[in-house]
Amino acid sequence: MSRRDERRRRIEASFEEFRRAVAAALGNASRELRQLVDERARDMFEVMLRGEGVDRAMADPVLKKALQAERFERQLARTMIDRVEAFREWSERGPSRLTALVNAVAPGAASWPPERWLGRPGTADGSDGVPELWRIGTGMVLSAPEPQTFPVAVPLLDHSHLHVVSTPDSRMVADALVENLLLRLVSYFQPGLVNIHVWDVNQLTGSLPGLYPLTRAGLLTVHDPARLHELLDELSDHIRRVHTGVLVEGHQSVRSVGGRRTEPWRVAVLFGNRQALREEHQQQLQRVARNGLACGVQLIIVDIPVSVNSPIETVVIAEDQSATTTMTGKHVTVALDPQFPQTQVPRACATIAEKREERRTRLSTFADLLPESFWQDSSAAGVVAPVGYDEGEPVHVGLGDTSPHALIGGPSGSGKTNFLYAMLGSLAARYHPEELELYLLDFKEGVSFAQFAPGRKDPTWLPHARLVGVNVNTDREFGVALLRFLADEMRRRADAAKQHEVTKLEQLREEDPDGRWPRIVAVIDEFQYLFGERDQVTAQATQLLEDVARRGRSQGIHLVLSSQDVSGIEGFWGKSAIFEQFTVRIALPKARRVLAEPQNDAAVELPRWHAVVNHESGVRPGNAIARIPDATGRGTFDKLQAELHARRPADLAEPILFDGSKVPNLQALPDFQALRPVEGNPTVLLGQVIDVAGSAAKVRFARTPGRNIAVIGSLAEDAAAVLGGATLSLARQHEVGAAQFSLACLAEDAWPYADKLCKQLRNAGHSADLLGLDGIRTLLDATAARLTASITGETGAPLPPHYLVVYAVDAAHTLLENKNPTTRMSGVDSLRTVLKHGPENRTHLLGWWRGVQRLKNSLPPGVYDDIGAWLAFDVQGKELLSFGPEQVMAWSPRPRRGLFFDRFEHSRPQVVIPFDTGEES
Ligand SMILES: Nc1ncnc2c1ncn2[C@@H]1O[C@H](COP(=O)(O)OP(=O)(O)OP(=O)(O)O)[C@@H](O)[C@H]1O
Repeated sequence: MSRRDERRRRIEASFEEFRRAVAAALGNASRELRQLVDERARDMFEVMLRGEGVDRAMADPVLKKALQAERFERQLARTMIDRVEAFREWSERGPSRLTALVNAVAPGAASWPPERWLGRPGTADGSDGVPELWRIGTGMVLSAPEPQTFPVAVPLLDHSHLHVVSTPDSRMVADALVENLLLRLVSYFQPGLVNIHVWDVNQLTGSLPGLYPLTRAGLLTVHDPARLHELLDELSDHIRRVHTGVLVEGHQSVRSVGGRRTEPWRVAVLFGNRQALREEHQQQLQRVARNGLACGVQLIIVDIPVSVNSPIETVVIAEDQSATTTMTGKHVTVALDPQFPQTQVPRACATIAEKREERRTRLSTFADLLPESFWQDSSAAGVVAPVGYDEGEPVHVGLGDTSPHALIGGPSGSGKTNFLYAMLGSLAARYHPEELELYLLDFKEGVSFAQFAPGRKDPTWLPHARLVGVNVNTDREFGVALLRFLADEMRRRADAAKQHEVTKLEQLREEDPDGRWPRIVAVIDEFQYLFGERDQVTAQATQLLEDVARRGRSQGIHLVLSSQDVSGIEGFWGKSAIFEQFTVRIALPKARRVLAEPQNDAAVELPRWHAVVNHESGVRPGNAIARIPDATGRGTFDKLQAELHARRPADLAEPILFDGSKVPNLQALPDFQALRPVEGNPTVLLGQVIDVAGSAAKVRFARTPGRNIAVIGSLAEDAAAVLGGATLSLARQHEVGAAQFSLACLAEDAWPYADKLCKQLRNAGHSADLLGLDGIRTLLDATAARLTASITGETGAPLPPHYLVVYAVDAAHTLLENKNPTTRMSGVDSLRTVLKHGPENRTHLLGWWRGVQRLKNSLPPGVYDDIGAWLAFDVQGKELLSFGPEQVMAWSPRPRRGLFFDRFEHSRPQVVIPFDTGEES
């Protein structure tokens, strides 16, 4: 073999080797590649399954072959298991939970199938709440391993607007959806509480034909396609009115105004054609959407592109009529409920319309103002009650933190008293006496508030009444007493609130749930009397009224003032600080100046038995006109009072009755009954002061100089009532025989009184003498001598209590002026000695003088200190200046009333009513 051949062979062999090596390498690579491709295909398949959703993938024709391929089996199985796992929680509980939820928040017509309610008008008035959801169809999660159904419902009234988007093919379904929803709404509530407005860009009539019978009763209004702005204006006006009207109460929306709904919802349905609205309409619509929900305005917008900045639920209906909603999300396919049976819909609407008409035309009575069950409402945030009706719908009056006080006006006979009865009855039926207390003061001549207190003919009384004042027109002080009581109560509440670190009654009640913090409504009928004169009473009343009007609101103290007299209100106008607080204005027919005149003259045209109820200080947009039912006739308020009286808590005390025409009976007076024999200083009761508690005017007979009592006036009857009351009250504080009563009557006309008193004392076992003119000198001289002996220490033992009760002291003056020839002392000297030194020695004189000058004659010239307490009747104030502070100047005498001043106790004098000292009747 040549070397060449040899070389060539070796080369060829090397190449062969190389080829083998390359072939081997290539073979490996392609095997790996195949494996890689396989793996990648399986991964890709799994990604597709999981990405698209196993349910969709299985329905996808492109994937059909792959799904059957053996090599993808594992991926398919794994994905299926994972899906079941992922849906387990939902499958087991989701649909049933949703069903339960809808059942709970969407009762009755809100979600039940139509056969259970369609055709029967609703009765709900909002007091039991408003359904949170309203059913539209059935939902299903198609991607779930075992699809189950559940109800789908959308939020509406007060919660959310609704936007429906359809295609030309599915518009019919959208119409059916809207009709069904509207039927649910109008059938759920009592007719009149939901008013529907329809606007359709395309047609004047035609949309929602089944609902047309509602138009008869004004429950459905169809708007002109060319006049969308009118509808939007109407809604905007309404929103404004509700804002200033209902919402001033401090509530965030009409829905939160406690209890039943007073404002109907307005549901505006706008049908479009998928084109945008004109810019100005769009903007107006956005405003209505933004502010409407809180004011009861609900929008249902169909096929109008909108973007609104407020809660809105969207339902999109696809070509195939399946729907999705924003509430349930894109994975839930909604089969909308079929349209309700078209034969029944118009009939159901006709029934609702009839019912509504029936309500509207029914002549509502006092009984209709009352709730189904009494005393259910809480007064924490305020009190509100219907007082009358506007077209069958109740009109309410509310008193709360933001509408604190009410002013009622109307000429005589216009029905103010009747209005007050309607209002008080309606309130008293709703609030428990623990929630509401009434203080009722009537300055009218006559006794229109006497009904509230127990009387002889009718022993029942209004459980809420804590104080009833009648016949007070001459006792204006009683108005001041009431205002002072309210001011004190206001301060007590403010202090309690401060302790709990809160400012308002509502918060105080939260902080102190066991405390008793009722709202107080104080009614003053014909309040102008209170400001009738330019005197001390008016000044005090003004100051107190201002105080209570300004600060009472947050402490739950509300004033209701009524007046027939323009001048009363005129006087008030000047005091804007007071007047501004009276934001609630009630004007009866022909009332002047109660409303914000001249712009608001609604009271001029008002028919009989109607009232303008205005919570906005009387400005025109706040007017609500109400027909007021008869509340004073037989079987109205009296019947309610009897029922409430029967339910009153067992421990509730009767109201205090202040009747200016009645003479208070001494024996019946709690202050008198409470008197017992005492060791120390006795208390003298002189009469009843004009205060809320009906307490007695008292003088304490301490053993200090000046503790004598003078009664000044010309009438024996007045004087005798005071001396009688005083003496009998003293007698009650001494054990029998422990005190001496020396009565002297020096004027004939007083004799029967003195005689009667003497007998009363003796009957009670006391030792009492009655002398005439002939015995007075001896009595005074002897008493003076005894006192002198005691002062000079001639007699050791202290003197026993001795009371000299002298009628017409001045009648003895001439007689007393005679001097004793031996001692050169006169009877007047003895009298002065008794007055001067008696009290320290438990000897007190209670005397009646028939004039101021006559009293002065009995005293040392210019020194009147020995009369420390006095009660004057028919004496002009200026005459009394030497005996009291300058306020006595304001006193002008009036029958059966005395002015009382105790130098030791008082800074200003008090008006006192003398007692009837006879047996308790
Ligand atoms: N809404 C009403 N329905 C039927 N009768 C009414 C109504 N309101 C008042 N009346 C009757 O009209 C009369 C006068 O009413 P009321 O006493 O309430 O008026 P007033 O304004 O208080 O008058 P005054 O100030 O003179 O007492 C009463 O006999 C009353 O029964």
